[in-house]
Amino acid sequence: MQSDNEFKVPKQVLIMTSVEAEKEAVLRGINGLESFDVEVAGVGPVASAISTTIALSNKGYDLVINMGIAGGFKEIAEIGSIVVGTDSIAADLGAETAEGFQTIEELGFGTSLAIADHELVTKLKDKLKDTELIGQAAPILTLSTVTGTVETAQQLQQRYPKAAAEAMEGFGVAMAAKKKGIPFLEIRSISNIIGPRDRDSWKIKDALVSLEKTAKLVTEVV
Ligand SMILES: O=C(O)c1cccc(C(=O)CC[C@H]2O[C@@H](n3cnc4c(=O)[nH]cnc43)[C@H](O)[C@@H]2O)c1
Repeated sequence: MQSDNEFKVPKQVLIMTSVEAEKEAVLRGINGLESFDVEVAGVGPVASAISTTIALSNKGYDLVINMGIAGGFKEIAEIGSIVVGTDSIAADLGAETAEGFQTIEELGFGTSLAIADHELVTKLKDKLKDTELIGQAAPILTLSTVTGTVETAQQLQQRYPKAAAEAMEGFGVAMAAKKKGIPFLEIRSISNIIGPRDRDSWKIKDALVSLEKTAKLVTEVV
């Protein structure tokens, strides 16, 4: 007798990365699984939203994932660790005022919050516990500008105390997925600590190794 699993149709999954090196790491992790497509979206929320929208108009998918490297908040997300996004937040979508930053919600023009598929977040977080990888589930900020000072990092932490990481694409990918009614997930591997810009200190290779290992785990949980 055959079990239910043998008849299970695999989910079609679209993974968007921002650059080619991230795509290559993810491809190594998924190891040729045909139900996964991996595409380069480009850097930033606009490029990622456009690229994801085009990819979703060309083929049907059950799940969209944004994967790549990211900055981690000091003492919250260490280099080489993994952050599974509970939410992707457009942290610079709003208005600067004399009283401080006003979110797009406070301005009454929309939302800066994209909620991830929480069942998958939990499954992946639990799966990470069985590995040598350090992982956590937390909100991930999406910014068009990489934070480059202690002051900006502290301001972001004050506004989003639960956030663990910042990157540049998650919210854009999420908005494209939402428009199509497809579940979304953002997964980030930490390459640098958010703060004063020192590009030479970014541990990109380490982060890409963690990203590859996490991509393999993704194939086991979706
Ligand atoms: O130079 C390389 O070999 C290389 C390999 C992989 C990725 C890169 C990138 O520069 C990716 C840019 C991408 O990374 C995200 N990111 C990483 N750290 C931060 C940060 O501190 N703040 C915001 N974003 C960050 C971001 O999503 C970029 O799109 C290079």
